[in-house]
Amino acid sequence: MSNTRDKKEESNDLKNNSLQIALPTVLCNDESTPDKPNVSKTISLQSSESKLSLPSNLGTPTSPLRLSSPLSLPTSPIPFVKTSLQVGSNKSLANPRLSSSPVKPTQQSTNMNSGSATGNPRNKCALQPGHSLMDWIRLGNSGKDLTGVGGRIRPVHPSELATHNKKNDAWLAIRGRVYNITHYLPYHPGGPEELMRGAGIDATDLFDKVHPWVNYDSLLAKCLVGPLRFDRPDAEELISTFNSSTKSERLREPSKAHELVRKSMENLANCITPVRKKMSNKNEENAKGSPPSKIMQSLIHSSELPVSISRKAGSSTLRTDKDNGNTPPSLRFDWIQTSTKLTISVYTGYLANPGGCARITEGDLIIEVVTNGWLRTIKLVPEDALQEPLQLRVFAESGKIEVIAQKAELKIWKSCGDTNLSTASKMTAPRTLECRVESISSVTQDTMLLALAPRSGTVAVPLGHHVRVHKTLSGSECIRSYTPVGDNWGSSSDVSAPIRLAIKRYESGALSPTLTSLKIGDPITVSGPYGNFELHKLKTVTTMFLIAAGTGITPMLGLLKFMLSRSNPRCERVTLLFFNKTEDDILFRANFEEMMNQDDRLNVVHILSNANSTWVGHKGRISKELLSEILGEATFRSGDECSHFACLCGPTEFTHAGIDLLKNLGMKEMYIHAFIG
Ligand code: HEM
Repeated sequence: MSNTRDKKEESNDLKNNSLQIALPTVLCNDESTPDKPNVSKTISLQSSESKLSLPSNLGTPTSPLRLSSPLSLPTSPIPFVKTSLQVGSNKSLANPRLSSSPVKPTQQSTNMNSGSATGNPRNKCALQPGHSLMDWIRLGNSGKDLTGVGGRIRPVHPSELATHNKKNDAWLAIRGRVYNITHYLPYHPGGPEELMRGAGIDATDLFDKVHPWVNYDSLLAKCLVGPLRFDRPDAEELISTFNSSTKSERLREPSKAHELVRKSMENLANCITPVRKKMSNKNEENAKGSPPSKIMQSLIHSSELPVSISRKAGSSTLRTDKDNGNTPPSLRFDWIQTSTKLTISVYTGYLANPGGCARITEGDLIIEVVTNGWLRTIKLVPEDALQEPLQLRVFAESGKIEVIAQKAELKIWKSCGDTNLSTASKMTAPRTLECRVESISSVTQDTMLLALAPRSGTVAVPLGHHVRVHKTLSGSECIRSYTPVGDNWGSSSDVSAPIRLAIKRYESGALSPTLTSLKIGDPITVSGPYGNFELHKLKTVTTMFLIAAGTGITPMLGLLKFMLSRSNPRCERVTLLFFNKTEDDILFRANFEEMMNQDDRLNVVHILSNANSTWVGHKGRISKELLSEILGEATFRSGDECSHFACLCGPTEFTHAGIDLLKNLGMKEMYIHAFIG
């Protein structure tokens, strides 16, 4: 593929200079092996209303679900929960608050006699009239603020969580997310008293012991306050809130703090990997199953609430330490459904930085996943018809890809259908995708945001990678590289198109005048992904320096969001140094300001080379003085280099100068990534 970069365009001092590297063309014969079907086991849970039959192992999609009764409810069968659910005899529930959770002794003893899950975990409570599940859904859709904090998502310290432990002000945390449960209390089928046992604490284990299958995240979606912030100082603080021992005493018992941090990390990890539930296979006499309770039936028929199906559907070979990238990394997938949607989750591994695309071809759902140059295809022949639009979401930290497809008919399927996971092969050439312009908006006076949607299906580019735009002009193909900016950058955050490119118009450029003159609906060809950015290099990074010039900002946007949202390790600081000529050239300035207001870990510093007299910020070009003043010379000499990382993108001379300066300041080359073109 020839790159006909316009020289004049090249010479402009501020542009996107991402390195363009075609992926190597190595073929691999590795055969991925979906898991063998497992034998289905069933347990029965007694409730005051009905028996609910839960097959504990559902086989794979290639061996469709065998339900003992058409009405029995398939649920999450994957072994996970540390203690299995044993009706009426779970000794671990004898202590209503788990030992790892901080408790007030007085509360503890009161709760032990509450006639709760302690004695009979299936002890359901009569709800007051007007407090059915449907009423709760209605309340959620009423527009009422159920978060109690204005609906703005924000991190919550465990110490703050602990203060919300009263009936008129109750929060709880499950898998790293904090919910305001105050309004849900009268709607809780297990009764408000039971639910209050989780108030003010990380209630993950408690919740999982009673009813791991309950879709709390859907039920409490409108009550989300924010992520649970759990770092070591907080753990100390929390312990001192609940533990009367002095600090020196606690220091003699380091295991408590460690245990608390470890538990929280575990819960956070569960948040980004599928929740696997182990069901006991006791009570096998109920193997024939019985209809689900009314509550569960309404959950099934409510189109927005997922039915609890999360199961291992297939997996491929595991990578060993010796692999050096020459064998494909592991991949597995599972699925979950509501009556209107089917979601396939593909797990590529922590920081695997996947990209991919999904489409429906001749009724089959085709998902292509790319990790580190390896391509795998999952083909799903669905049990019933699926239709577009498809949604594809990538969770960069966990390496999970979620493909959401619409069901043609509103119903619950017994299985997702037959799936086939292809052999992994090295990508021999980037993919070409026919797109059309879905929306156009302006970012600055000369930069447009072009949202491109594939003609069919949907696509996701790995973080820090870019695409090329191809256009035939006067009989010859013209190609330019752009890094997609991702969601919520620029003013038109309502755009659903997956590829969003910030394109700066250079009047004398070969392609940019054409691209910035495109109209909605115009066709455009895109290829990719390209790039050599390795996300796993950020494994231990907690401090990030992003140094960009002009449109060189585009690869930084995704990294910035990734750093601020990652949970393990939690990011401490992101400093973005953004070089431009004039104030008018600053891209996404309003977005940066808004983000800085919301998150004090982010510092964006603008430096102008051609500032007007009213500019009070930094002026000049990249220099040692400027970098050491803003980044702090001592930063790189602290001895924990592997927690620091720098990325640079801009004109070639700018980037090279930046690398030299960072090295001069003591930063090691291995902790610097340059997007060089
Ligand atoms: C963490 C503290 C919690 C405790 C101790 C607790 C306890 C209980 C108990 C004892 C039951 C009755 C047993 C049964 O028949 O299922 C129950 C049912 C239920 N709870 Fe909770 N619960 C807690 C949190 C939650 C949360 C956060 C939600 C979701 C928002 C929730 C939703 C439900 C639902 C939907 C049922 C009915 C389940 C079914 O029909 O099988 N609970 N809970």
